Amino acid sequence: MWRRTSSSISSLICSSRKAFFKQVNNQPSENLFITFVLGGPGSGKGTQCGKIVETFGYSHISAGELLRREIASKSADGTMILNRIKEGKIVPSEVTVKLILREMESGSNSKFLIDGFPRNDENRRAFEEIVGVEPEIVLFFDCPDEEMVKRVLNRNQGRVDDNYDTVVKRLKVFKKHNLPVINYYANKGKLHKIDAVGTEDKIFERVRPIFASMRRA
Ligand SMILES: Nc1ncnc2c1ncn2[C@@H]1O[C@H](COP(=O)(O)OP(=O)(O)O)[C@@H](O)[C@H]1O
Ligand SMILES: O=c1ccn([C@@H]2O[C@H](COP(=O)(O)OP(=O)(O)O)[C@@H](O)[C@H]2O)c(=O)[nH]1
Ligand SMILES: [Mg+2]
Repeated sequence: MWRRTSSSISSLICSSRKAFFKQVNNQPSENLFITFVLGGPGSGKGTQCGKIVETFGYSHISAGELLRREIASKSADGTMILNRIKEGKIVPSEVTVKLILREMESGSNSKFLIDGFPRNDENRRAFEEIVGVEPEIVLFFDCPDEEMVKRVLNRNQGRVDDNYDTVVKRLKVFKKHNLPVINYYANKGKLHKIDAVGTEDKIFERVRPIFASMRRA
């Protein structure tokens, strides 16, 4: 899979990496400060990102939101993305990384919260190869399945994947593909596992010290 997609990723690198490596928003790429925000569907990633943005001045990039925007814009990849999302499957790395890169380059911030990405090991490797940096912090919102299902089914945002059948598939994909990425960062000493059960404010009190103690966070 990685071999097959690597040629399209290479062309992406050629077109954007040079410029990106030199500067992101007029900052050398070593000044980038990236946090990945991971957790199962409905674990509260988006909600906590909102609070981190308010308190610590990050730019929030939700990979799922970028993909949904791409569907809404009726782009060439839109139908493929929609079908993947309906099935709870992971969209190919070159599509998602391209959208994330574009979003990173569009603003003036160098501190990014990347929410819901990387979803699998191939996503992780593609990001590292193209952007050329690793995250400083990886958050993992740890939430029991029943609680995640309940939250997703009550979310009420009109999402095509917020139904029982799709959420069961998403939980399987999360365990099979995303947990290994989480373990990868745990082994690198970058993972902060957060108990995601409790009120939103209570959970943020668990998140806050992680950023408060970081020099550049
Ligand atoms: N701590 C919490 N307790 C109960 N419900 C929550 C909590 N945090 C978020 N929610 C709700 O659960 C749903 C999923 O949250 P969201 O932030 O979208 O999760 P994710 O981005 O991980 O899928 C939303 O409707 C949100 O309002
Ligand atoms: O990097 C990503 C992020 C999301 N998705 C797709 O988009 C869906 C919704 O993702 P999102 O992060 O918005 O869902 P959440 O976990 O917040 O409920 C996922 O199930 C995947 O199908 C993907 O393929 N790659
Ligand atoms: Mg979300």
